[in-house]
This record gives sequence, structure tokens and C-alpha cells, in this order.
Amino acid sequence: MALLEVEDLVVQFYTENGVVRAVDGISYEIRAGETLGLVGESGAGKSVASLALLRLIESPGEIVSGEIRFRGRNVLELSADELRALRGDEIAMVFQDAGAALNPVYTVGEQIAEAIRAHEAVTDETARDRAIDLLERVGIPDPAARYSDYPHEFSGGMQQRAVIAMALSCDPALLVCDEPTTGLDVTVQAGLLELLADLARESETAIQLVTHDLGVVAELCDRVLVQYAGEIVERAPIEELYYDPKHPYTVGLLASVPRVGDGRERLTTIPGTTPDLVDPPTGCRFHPRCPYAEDVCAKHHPELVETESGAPDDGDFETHAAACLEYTGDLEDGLDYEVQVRDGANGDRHERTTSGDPR
Ligand SMILES: Nc1ncnc2c1ncn2[C@@H]1O[C@H](COP(=O)(O)OP(=O)(O)OP(=O)(O)O)[C@@H](O)[C@H]1O
Ligand code: NI
Repeated sequence: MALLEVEDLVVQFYTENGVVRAVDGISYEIRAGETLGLVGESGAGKSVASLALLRLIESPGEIVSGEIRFRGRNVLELSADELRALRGDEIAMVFQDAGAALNPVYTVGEQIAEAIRAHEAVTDETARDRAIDLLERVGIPDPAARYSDYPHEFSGGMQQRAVIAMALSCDPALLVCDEPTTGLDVTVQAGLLELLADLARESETAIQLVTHDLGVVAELCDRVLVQYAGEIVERAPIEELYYDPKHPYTVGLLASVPRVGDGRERLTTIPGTTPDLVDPPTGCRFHPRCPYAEDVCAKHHPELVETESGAPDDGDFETHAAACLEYTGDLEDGLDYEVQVRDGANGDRHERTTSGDPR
């Protein structure tokens, strides 16, 4: 049994402009200890999908259907008490805005100690010692002294480290990080990503990492989900996604990642914008922006299939799955793109061309 199983999850928002299907039938699993990336452009539904895991969707939104199972328990059926326990003890979340997650009137250390005491009956002294250990673990220098600092005395990067320390205080089985480094400067981001990578490696904690940056995913994740307009359009182990992307949207995303060692700052982006989720395009939602779209793409909605066989996706962790009619043999001309990957260190260059086989 996977640690987390999400099945056919649908989340809607009821707005003046109509019903927004922010998450539209996504299914995926997370294994204990693994790091799963969730990538996609702004508005893809990544944050909504993450908030739904802990039933944090608020009005005018609602989880309409689907199942979320954590260690086999249906999260959508937990009582308020059970849900509180799940949030405090088993699943922790870290969001972009660290400042907002810290209370300005208590010291950083007190807040972490409080989080420890909230789920375990320990003495004040033990809580304090553990909080200092956690501060040290997340890379705060001189943690015993910094324990007594107020949040405003911490830099943005240190605040985010403190928030991660707080999230780790309950030793969660799953840590959900939504753009944890956005808004921080580049060197600080790099340090935080290193911290997350260490956590991913050393602890048993599984991580769901939401980001719009495939470069970050490449650094940290074991597997990736690519989300587009509320749906998952590709899922693969990281190496495969990076070296052998199967969905044209992923190819577009990769083309817009400036790579380490690539002299040019590539500023290519995918033409067009994310569709309106009140009235998404028919057929494949990506077809209006897809360079390989054919008539059939506007008519048939592609399901997630195993790219090798075209068989319905079995959800297996090693399976490379994509939602494109190419893999069910429904495209006439097929896909035709080149993937260039340059590994910074040795200037090594891999090129691959995928072209439609004549059928
Ligand atoms: N409170 C809300 N009310 C109405 N619509 C909402 C609300 N929250 C999210 N949405 C809609 O849900 C969709 C998905 O939003 P979400 O924040 O999950 O995207 P995202 O992939 O996290 O994007 P970003 O990278 O910008 O964070 C968007 O179309 C958004 O407008
Ligand atoms: Ni978001």
C-alpha cells in the first residue's frame, strides 16, 4: 500500500464567472520516503490539489468527488478530531510565505517548542532542547542563541528554515511543500533546496514538492507529475521525464528551463496561456497551444496511458504515462521534437528525436 493514494480527485470553485474545475480527476500515489514533484504553469491546480490533501479547501471551493487515502484511511471521511491529528502528526505543509506562518509575537524557538508539545507530552525543557536540535538540523547557525529571536530578526531564508523546522517537529510521514523557495533570492533558494534534498535523502519523510520549476524538480525529486489545466498530463521517474519527455506540454516546459552550464539564458516559453478552467478546450486541453495538434485533438480527450504500450495507465511507480493521443495511435503525423540535454559539468550533449512512426 502506498503512503498516499489520490483517486479521481475533483475540486471546484463556484465563482461569479462560473464553476472553475481547478482539479479535474487526478490520480496518483506517493510511496513512503519518496520525493514527488508536481509541476506546471501558474493556474494548473497544483496548490489546490495540495490543499485538498488536508481538506484545506475553503469556500467558494469544495472537494466534489474522488478519494484521498493516507495509510489506507479515507481522509475525506475523517472526523474533525481525526483530521486534526492527521494534520498535526502525519502530514505537514510548508507554503511559500514563511513570514505568514510564523507568529510575530512569540520567539521562533517558542513556536517550534509549542508545536512539539502540541503533539507529544514532554517537559518544557525537552521541548526546548528538541526545538534547538531542529533549528540546527535546518541549518540555523548558533541555534541555542537564535531560539530566542523573534521572527523579524530572521532573514527570509531563515524564516523559511524555521517553518520547515516546525513542520518537522511532528516527524511527519509526508511533507507537502508548495513553492517553498519562491520569492527568496537565488543563493538562499539554493541553500533551502539543499536542505530539502538532505531531508529527502536522510529521513523517512516523503515529500510532495509543488513548483513551476523543472530545474528544481530535477535536483530533488524521484518522480514527477506534470499538471496542466487541472489534469495530470504526464507522470514519470525524473530521469525519464528529463531525458525522454513524452507529452508536448512537458517538452515545452523543458525548453523553457535555462539549464546549468547552458551559456544562453533561454527565455522561450510556451506560446499562449493556461486555458480558462470554467470552459476548458474540448478534447485535449493543450491542443490550442500544441505545435503537433491535429483535428482529432480537439475532439478526443486523451486519457493517461502507458507510453510504451498505449494501455491504460496502471499507476505503477516506474510506469511512464502521458495523456496524448500519440500513444494510443490516434495521431496521423505524430510528434516530432528534439530534446537537447546538456550536462553542465562536461558539456556533454544528448540529443533525441522522437518522430511519428508511419502507421
Ligand atoms: N479561492 C479560489 N476561488 C476561486 N478560484 C480559485 C481559488 N483558488 C484557486 N482557484 C482557481 O483554481 C485554479 C488553480 O489554482 P492553483 O492555485 O491551484 O494553481 P497553481 O498551479 O498552484 O498555480 P501557481 O503556480 O500560480 O501557484 C486557478 O484557475 C484558480 O483561479
Ligand atoms: Ni500554487
